[in-house]
Amino acid sequence: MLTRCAKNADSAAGAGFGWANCKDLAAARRARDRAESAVGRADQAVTGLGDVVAALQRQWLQEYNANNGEKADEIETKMDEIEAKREKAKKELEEAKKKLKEAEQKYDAKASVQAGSLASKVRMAAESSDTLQARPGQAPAISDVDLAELSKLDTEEKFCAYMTRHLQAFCSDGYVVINSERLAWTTGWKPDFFIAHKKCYDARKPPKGARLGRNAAHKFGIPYPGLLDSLRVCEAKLDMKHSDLAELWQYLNSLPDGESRGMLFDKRSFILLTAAGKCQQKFPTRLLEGEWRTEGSFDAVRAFLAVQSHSERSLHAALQHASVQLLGFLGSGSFGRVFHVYNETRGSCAMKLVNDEKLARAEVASLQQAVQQGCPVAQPISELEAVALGNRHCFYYLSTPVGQKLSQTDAATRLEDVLDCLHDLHTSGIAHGDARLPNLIVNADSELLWIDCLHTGLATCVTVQSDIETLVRSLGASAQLLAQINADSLSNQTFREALQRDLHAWTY
Ligand SMILES: Nc1ncnc2c1ncn2[C@@H]1O[C@H](COP(=O)(O)OP(=O)(O)OP(=O)(O)O)[C@@H](O)[C@H]1O
Repeated sequence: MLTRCAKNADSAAGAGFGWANCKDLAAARRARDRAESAVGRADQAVTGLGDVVAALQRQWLQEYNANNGEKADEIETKMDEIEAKREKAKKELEEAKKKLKEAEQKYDAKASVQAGSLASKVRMAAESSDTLQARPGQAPAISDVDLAELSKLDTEEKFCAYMTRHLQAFCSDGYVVINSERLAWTTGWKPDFFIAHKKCYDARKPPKGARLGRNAAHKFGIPYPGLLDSLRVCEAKLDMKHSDLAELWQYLNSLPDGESRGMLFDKRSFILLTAAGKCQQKFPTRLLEGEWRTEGSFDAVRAFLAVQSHSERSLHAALQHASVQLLGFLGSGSFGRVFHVYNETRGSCAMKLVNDEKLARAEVASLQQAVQQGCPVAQPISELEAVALGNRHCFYYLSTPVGQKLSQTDAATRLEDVLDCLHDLHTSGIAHGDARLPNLIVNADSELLWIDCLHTGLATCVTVQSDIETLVRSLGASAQLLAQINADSLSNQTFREALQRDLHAWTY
C-alpha cells in the first residue's frame, strides 16, 4: 500500500495516476491510424473503378444497340482493362484490411497492458479499498429475477438499456440517469451514463436506433461544461475486466478540481470509486467492490450516488434559502454559475451563485446603480445573500429577466440595437468593462440587456473605446475595422455602416 505522502508526490508529478507517456503505445496508435487511412484509400479506389466500369457498361450497351460493333469492342477492351485494375484494387483492399486488423490488435494489446497497470496503481493507491459485506435482511441492489434476465443479455447496448431503470432507482429525488454513450461530451469522452440533477443537463434526442428499454423513459444528453463537477459517471461493461477500472479512473481524473465519483459495473458486480484533488492530478480515495445480489447493496450504491459535491451543496442551500425552485442552468463564467429559478412571489428569475463575496457585492452595486440610471441591464431583485455551508459561505443574488442568448448572426441582423444598447450605457456615464456578446441577453419584449456587470466603471475615452472594441471583436468584425475604432465610433453613422458591411461580408 502506498503511503499518502508517496501518493501525493506521485500524483503531483502528474504521472502516477494517468496514462504513462508510452512511446510504444503512441507508435502503435500511429501505425493503426496509417493502416486505417490505407483502407480508406483502397476502398475509394475500388469504388471509383467500379463507377468507371458501370459507366463503360452503359456506353457499351448504347453502342451495341446502335449497331456500332467496332466502338462496342473498343469499349469492351477498355472495360476488361479497368475490371482487371479493379480486381487488383480489391486484393489490395483485402490486404489493407488484414493489416488494419493486425495493427488494431497490436494497439489494443498495448493499450490493455497500460490500462491494466494503471488499474493496478489505482487499486493499490486507494486510501481505503473494501469489499461490500452483506447485511442480512436488507435489499440487494438487483433481485435474483432481474439478475437472471440480465444474464441473458448479449450486447452492451441491451445491457445498458436494461440497467437504466435500476440505475434510476439508485438516484436521489430530483436526479436522473442520462445515457451519453453515443453522444460525445464537450470534453470528447463518451461514458455510458452520468447522473445529474434533472434540470441541469443538456438534453438531446435519442440517437438513431438507440435502444430505449422497456419503458422508453430513457434520457439522452451530455453534461453542461460548467457543471462537470456536479455529476457522477457510470460505465457499463458486459463482462468487466481488471483493466476497465482505468477507463473509469480516466474520467474521474479529468473532472474539475474536488471530489468526483463514479461507478463501473457489469452483469454481476460493481465498483464504486471516489477520487479527490486537482483535475488531472487526482488520487483515488475510496474503492468499494460489491455484487448486485449482496444484501444491503441497494442502500450502499444509493448512498454512494447521493453524496453531493460542494457545488451541488451550495446550489441546494441557496435554493432553499431563497425559497425558489430550480428550472434550469443558464450558464457559467470565471466568477459564478447562473441558474434559472422560480417562485410564486418573484416569478421567473436568474440566480447567480458565487464564492467571492467582494466581487459579488461589487457586481450587485454596479447593477443597482445602472438600473437607477435607466440603463439597459438585468435588474437585481435581491440583495447579495450569504448562505452558510459548513464553515464556509456561498453567496447568491437574484436578477430579472431570464433572457435568451444572442447569436452572432442575430446580433449582426439587429446590429443597430446592439450598438445602441452599449451606447445607452456610455451616455449614462457607465462603461461595461466586458462588453462581449455572451454578456447581452434578449428579454421577452425583444429588448437587449447587459449582464455580467462585474467590471463596470466610469465611462471615459479609454473605457468607452475598449468597450466598443470588445463588442465589435465579439461580433466577428475584421482587424481592419477594429483598427478604425475610437471612443466616438458609436455616434458615427459612417462607422456603423462600415461595420454592417464588414459583418455582412463575414456572415454571408
Ligand atoms: N439573466 C440571465 N438570463 C439568461 N442567461 C443568463 C442570465 N444571467 C447570466 N446568464 C448566462 O450565464 C452565463 C454566465 O453569467 P455571467 O456572465 O454573469 O457569469 P460570470 O462568471 O460573471 O462570467 P464571466 O467569466 O464572463 O465574468 C452568461 O454567459 C449567460 O449565458
